[in-house]
Amino acid sequence: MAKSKVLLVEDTESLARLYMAYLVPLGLEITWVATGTDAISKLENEIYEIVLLDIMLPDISGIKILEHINQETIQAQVIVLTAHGTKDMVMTAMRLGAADFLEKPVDAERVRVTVNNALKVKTLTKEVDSYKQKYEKNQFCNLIGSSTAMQSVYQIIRNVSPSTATVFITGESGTGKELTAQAVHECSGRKGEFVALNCAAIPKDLIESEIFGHVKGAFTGATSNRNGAAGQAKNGTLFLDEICEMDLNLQSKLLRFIQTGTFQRVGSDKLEKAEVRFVCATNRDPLLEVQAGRFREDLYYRLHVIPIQLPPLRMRDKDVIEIADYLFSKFAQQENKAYKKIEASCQNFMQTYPWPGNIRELENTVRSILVMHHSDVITTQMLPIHIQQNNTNPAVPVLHSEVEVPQSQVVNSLANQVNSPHSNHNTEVELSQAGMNLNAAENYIPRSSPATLSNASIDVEINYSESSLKIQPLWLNEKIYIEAVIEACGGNIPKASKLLEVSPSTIYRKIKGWEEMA
Ligand SMILES: Nc1ncnc2c1ncn2[C@@H]1O[C@H](COP(=O)(O)OP(=O)(O)OP(=O)(O)O)[C@@H](O)[C@H]1O
Repeated sequence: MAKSKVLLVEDTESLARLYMAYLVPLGLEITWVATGTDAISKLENEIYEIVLLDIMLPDISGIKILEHINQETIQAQVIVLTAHGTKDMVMTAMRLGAADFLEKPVDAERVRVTVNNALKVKTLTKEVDSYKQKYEKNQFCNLIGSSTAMQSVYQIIRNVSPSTATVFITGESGTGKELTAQAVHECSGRKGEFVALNCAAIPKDLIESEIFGHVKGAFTGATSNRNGAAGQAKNGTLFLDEICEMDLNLQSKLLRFIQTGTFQRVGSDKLEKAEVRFVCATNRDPLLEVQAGRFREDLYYRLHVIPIQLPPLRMRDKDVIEIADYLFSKFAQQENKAYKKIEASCQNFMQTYPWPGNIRELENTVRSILVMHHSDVITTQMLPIHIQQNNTNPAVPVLHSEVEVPQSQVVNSLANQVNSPHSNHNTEVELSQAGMNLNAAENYIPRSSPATLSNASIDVEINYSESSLKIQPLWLNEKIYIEAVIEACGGNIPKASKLLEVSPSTIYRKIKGWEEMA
C-alpha cells in the first residue's frame, strides 16, 4: 500500500528533524520545507494527506498558507503548530479549516496521536467521496440505476416536480412506483408531508375515512375525530397507490376534492380545505379500466396529466447490477456482514434473468443470499437455483429431464423463454402436459398472448406420471397455495406477501378475484 504523504512546514531545522523522528513509527512519506513560499509550491504540485504547518514562518504566515489551501480547495488535513499559541490565532486557524493544532513544545506521543487521527479522518473523507461519486452518477433521490430508460424518468421527475401537475405512474409491480412518487415530492420543495395510501390494501369500508378522515361517532369504532391522508398531505403530496382499485363512489368524491380543493370528513357536513399535490400509481392499464367501466373517465383525465411509465427491471441494462451492488452493501451493513463485489459470471446470470417481480424480487434475493452465505464475494452458486437454471442465459445448457417437474417450474421456464430477448423458438408448446391451455398460460405469464405462446417452444421434456400428478386449473393451485401461506402466517397478509415475494396488494387483488368468481 502506498505511504501517506505528509508535508512538514517548519523553519527551525532541529525541530523539523525532531518531528520527523517522532513520526518514523507511522511509516509516512514526509517532505520537509522551511518557508511558506516552498510550502505553497509543494502544495501546488503534489497531493498530501496531511500538512503539519508552523504558523510563524520567515516569509509568509501560516494563516496565509491556510487561506491559500482553502482558496485552491486543496483536500489535505492541516495540523497547525504554534509556539505562540494565542487563543485568537488558533481560532482563526480552525475557522480556516485546520483539522487540529499542536502547541509547542510537543512530545512524540501527542504528535503521533494527532497525525494518526487526521489520517483516519482523511481516509474516511476519501471513502465518502468515492461512495458519493459512485452513486451520484447512477442515483436520483433513492432511485438507483443509470440506464437510459431511468435517465429519462429522472428527467421527467426533475421537470415536473416544481409544478403542481398531477403525476400518474404506471409500471409492473415492484418497479419502484412508490420511490418515484417520493422522488417527485423530494424534488418539489413542497413544505408539507409526503403521505402514501395504498387503495388496494385498505378494506373498502375504511378507505373513505383513511383518505378524508372522520368525526367522532361517524361509524362504529370512530371513537374520536381523525385526520385523513388528505388533511395530513396539506401543502405536501398525496400518493394514491393502486388507484384503479378505488370504488366508483369514492372516485367521485376524490374527483370533487381534486377540482375544488375541498373535502368532507366521514360523518361531517363541514367542508375542509387542503392544497395537495396528487401522485397516483397503478400496475394495471388505466385506459382498459376506463373502457371496462371500472374507472371514471373524467377522473382519469384529471389525474393523467404527467404520465411516468416505469420500465421493468429486465429492460434496464446494467441497473440490475448497480441496484444489487447497492443492496448488497446496504444489507451487509444491516446484517453486520462483509461485502466486496459480485463475481463477473454471477453478474451475467443476474442480468439475463428476467426478474418478473422486478426490484422487490431482487431485494429478496439479495437479502437471502446475504443471510445464507458468509463470503464477501457473491458467486453464481449462491444464486437461487431458478436463476442459475434460467435458460435465457445462453451459457446454460438446455435442460432435458426425465423426472417429474412441478407445474410452476414449467410455467416459469416458459415465461423465461417467452420474455427472453434471445427467444426465437417456433415449435409447439406442450402445455397440455402441464395441465394448461394457452389461455390459462397467458394469464400467468406476463407479456404473453396465446399467439406468442403457440409460437414459442419449450425445451424442457417432461414426463408426468399421470398417477401421481393431480391436474387442476392453475388459478386453483395458486389459490390453494396462497391460502396455505396466509394461514401459516396466522392470517398476516403483509407477512405472507413478503414470503411470496409479491406486494400485499397483489394478494388482496387475487382474493378479490376469487371472491368474484365464487
Ligand atoms: N431504482 C431503485 N433503486 C433501489 N431500490 C429500489 C428501486 N426501485 C424500487 N426499489 C425498491 O424496491 C421495492 C419496491 O419498490 P416500490 O414499492 O416503490 O415498487 P412499486 O412499483 O410501488 O410496487 P407495487 O406496485 O407492488 O406496490 C422497495 O423496497 C424499493 O425501495
